[in-house]
Amino acid sequence: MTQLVTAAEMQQIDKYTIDTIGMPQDVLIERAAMAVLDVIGASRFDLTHVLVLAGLGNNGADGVAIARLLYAQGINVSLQFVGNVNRAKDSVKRQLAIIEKHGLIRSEKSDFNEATLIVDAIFGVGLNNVLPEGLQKMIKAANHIEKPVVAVDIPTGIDATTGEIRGAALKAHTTVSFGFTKVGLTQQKGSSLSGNIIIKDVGMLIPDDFEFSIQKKLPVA
Ligand SMILES: NC(=O)C1=CN([C@@H]2O[C@H](COP(=O)(O)OP(=O)(O)OC[C@H]3O[C@@H](n4cnc5c(N)ncnc54)[C@H](OP(=O)(O)O)[C@@H]3O)[C@@H](O)[C@H]2O)[C@H](O)CC1
Ligand SMILES: [K+]
Repeated sequence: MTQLVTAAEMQQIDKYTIDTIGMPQDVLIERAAMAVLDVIGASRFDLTHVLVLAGLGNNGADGVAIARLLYAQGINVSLQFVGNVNRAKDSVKRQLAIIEKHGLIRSEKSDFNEATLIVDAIFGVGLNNVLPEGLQKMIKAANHIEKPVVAVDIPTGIDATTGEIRGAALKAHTTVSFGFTKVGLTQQKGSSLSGNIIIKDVGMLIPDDFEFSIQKKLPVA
């Protein structure tokens, strides 16, 4: 059975694992990236040209690590940031410094049409507002050409708690979600846009006295 959590509960669990248990954030990012590689490797996606779209938070940091792991396997991967990289979180900048040493250069602008698979690492549980107009337009264009998308943790644009669409949302073929099933993936549009949901353990721990607000559990597929 898989436990359902809200965005706030997932963020509390993240914080507890890092601050109290002492699990380094970069280890969680690496394990999340490896989990996505596992799923991609076990699937039948055409990996001729993988386009990784990365945001400025930890979801984006996962995306940069995913791009690095794909690149290290000799896969033709493009990494494109959505937003001003100078405003990215430190976790993203650490990953960027590592990929530069690997020789993987960020793309300024990528053509969706060239990609055979899109990895969506723009926003995850931290989405807390409607998406910027420009990103909404980009997402609608990407949905229109129906390229296969693997969503990292949550499809960008889906509210992790309510499942509502925040302006626009990237339709995923597969969603690889970390630790627990975000309840937004099972509600409203969240469930129809997430595609095949795969929950992967990345080493999150919960406090003994942690009380989940949602008692209902989902049968594991
Ligand atoms: N749970 C796990 O096991 C792991 C989770 N990880 C990954 O981390 C993300 C959550 O990362 P976080 O940095 O909290 O948030 P996001 O990356 O989803 O969002 C980035 C920041 O963007 C800002 N934001 C939110 N909404 C908007 C918006 N509509 N427009 C513009 N900007 C927005 C927000 O920053 P603020 O300063 O505004 O709060 C977000 O922080 C999780 O989903 C996982 O992928 C770990 O990396 C691995 C383990
Ligand atoms: K995402």
